Amino acid sequence: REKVEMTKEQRALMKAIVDAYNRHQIPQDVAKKLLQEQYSAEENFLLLTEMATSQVQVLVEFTKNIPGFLSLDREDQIALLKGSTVEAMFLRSAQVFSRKMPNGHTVVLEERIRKSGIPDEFMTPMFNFYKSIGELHMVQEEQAILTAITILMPDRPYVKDHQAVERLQETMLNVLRKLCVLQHPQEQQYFARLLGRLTELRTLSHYHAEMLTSWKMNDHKFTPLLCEIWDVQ
Ligand SMILES: Cc1cccc(C)c1Nc1c(-c2c(F)cccc2F)nc2cccc(C)n12
Repeated sequence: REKVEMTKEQRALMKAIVDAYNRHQIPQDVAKKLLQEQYSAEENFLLLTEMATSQVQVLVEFTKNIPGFLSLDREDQIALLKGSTVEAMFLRSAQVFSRKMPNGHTVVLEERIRKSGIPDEFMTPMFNFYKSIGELHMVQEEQAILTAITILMPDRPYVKDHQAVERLQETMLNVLRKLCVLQHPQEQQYFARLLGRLTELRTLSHYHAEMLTSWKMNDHKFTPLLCEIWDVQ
């Protein structure tokens, strides 16, 4: 098989994305709070709302640092952010969940999330997704580029300049394809498996929309940022 090499540009692009991905980390104090004290379901939910809000802020900052994103049409930038936030959040929290925390912590965080009044029919698919991401053992470069690919999805609702987004996403896909061959030489289909996760993300985002509605019905409060990004009244 021919030797797979990254071009200078591809290495520079990858570095820019990984730096942005690592630069904007979720404040650990919120996650820590969730791990420490004993909380009621109500307080747990408030903490998760705080965590979700900071995750959205972190994602907006990361997105702005994706090379080429800010030169897209302004309204398309908004359409991409609104359309991809839930999926990018699932990816990031799956990675935080399976990598960042020592094992004991993950169990405690899982406990807290299960006890925050979130419907079971949402819990199961969410934790299955976390597990399936964990099993991939992605390197951080793969995580960062896969998140960028999720954000640069040309077929999000209300995107006008399809082509411009497609060109950016294609550049990322080419980098990810080479990266997978270099990082997982034994697994021929590793790249395909990664992209398969993006399909699972779409299903999760439908669950998430239903969950938002049911929380709204039970009069749960959200922050202004979450209301804006997900058009919650
Ligand atoms: C921070 C967190 C971690 C794990 C599970 C959950 C339910 C949350 N919290 C929320 C999520 C969310 C997310 F932040 C990441 C992944 C999947 C998600 F459902 N979305 C929302 C939207 C409104 C309010 C909250 C509390 N919320």
